[in-house]
Amino acid sequence: MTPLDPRLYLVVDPVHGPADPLGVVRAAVEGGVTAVQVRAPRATGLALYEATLGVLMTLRGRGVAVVVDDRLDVALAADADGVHLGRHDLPPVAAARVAGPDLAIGWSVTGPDDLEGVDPAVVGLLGIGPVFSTATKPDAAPATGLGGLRRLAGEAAALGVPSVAIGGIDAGNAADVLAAGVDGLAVSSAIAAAPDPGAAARALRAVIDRRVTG
Ligand SMILES: Cc1ncc(COP(=O)(O)OP(=O)(O)O)c(N)n1
Ligand SMILES: Cc1ncsc1CCOP(=O)(O)O
Ligand SMILES: [Mg+2]
Repeated sequence: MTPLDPRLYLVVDPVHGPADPLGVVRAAVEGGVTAVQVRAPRATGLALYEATLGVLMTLRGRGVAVVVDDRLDVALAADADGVHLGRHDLPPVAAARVAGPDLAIGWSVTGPDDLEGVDPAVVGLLGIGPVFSTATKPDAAPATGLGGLRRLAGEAAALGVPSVAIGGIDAGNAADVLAAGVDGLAVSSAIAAAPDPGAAARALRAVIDRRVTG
């Protein structure tokens, strides 16, 4: 299993997203993306499985973890590195019972209720958001804004679980989002729908690295 480095986490829909999804994934990783989530909410299980295999093959040997959104069965069948779960999916404890300790488990946080009962021994990453409104997830909860993100990131840190912010993040707001106290940025359209996904990833990564190096 490749460990999940949360600094710049690309969320991509290889089934109904960009015309050349594997090209986007390759360019984004060359630009500095550190983890990739395969999220295809309208896809069949078969399409999601095949898309995940494609992303895993594309990234083999590059040290970039591949996570499947929602579907534990697909993550396990494809031998992915992780699964990302939300309140409509299997609860993390149930998923861990099936998956064992090696699969990274992510959990969505839209407000303080979603942090109740989070077990740091089970959940390895919290996805907090949406921070801003986004067309990528029409059924998303109301945006947290930067103030809400700051409070939730503080609670995540107190639990000892790393967190990423998600929803409407781009290179223009990335510094403010990071300043709220998250460990990384989860980004979809600002990379996957950019005319040059590699350049978009590089611009985001520059903001992230500037924070790390001061
Ligand atoms: C990193 C990350 N954070 C949050 C989400 C949202 O997950 P969820 O609430 O289950 O919604 P869907 O993505 O399944 O529509 C995510 N996918 N990734
Ligand atoms: C999957 C998800 N969960 C909360 S917001 C969101 C969509 C993020 O996409 P974008 O980066 O295009 O706003
Ligand atoms: Mg989900």
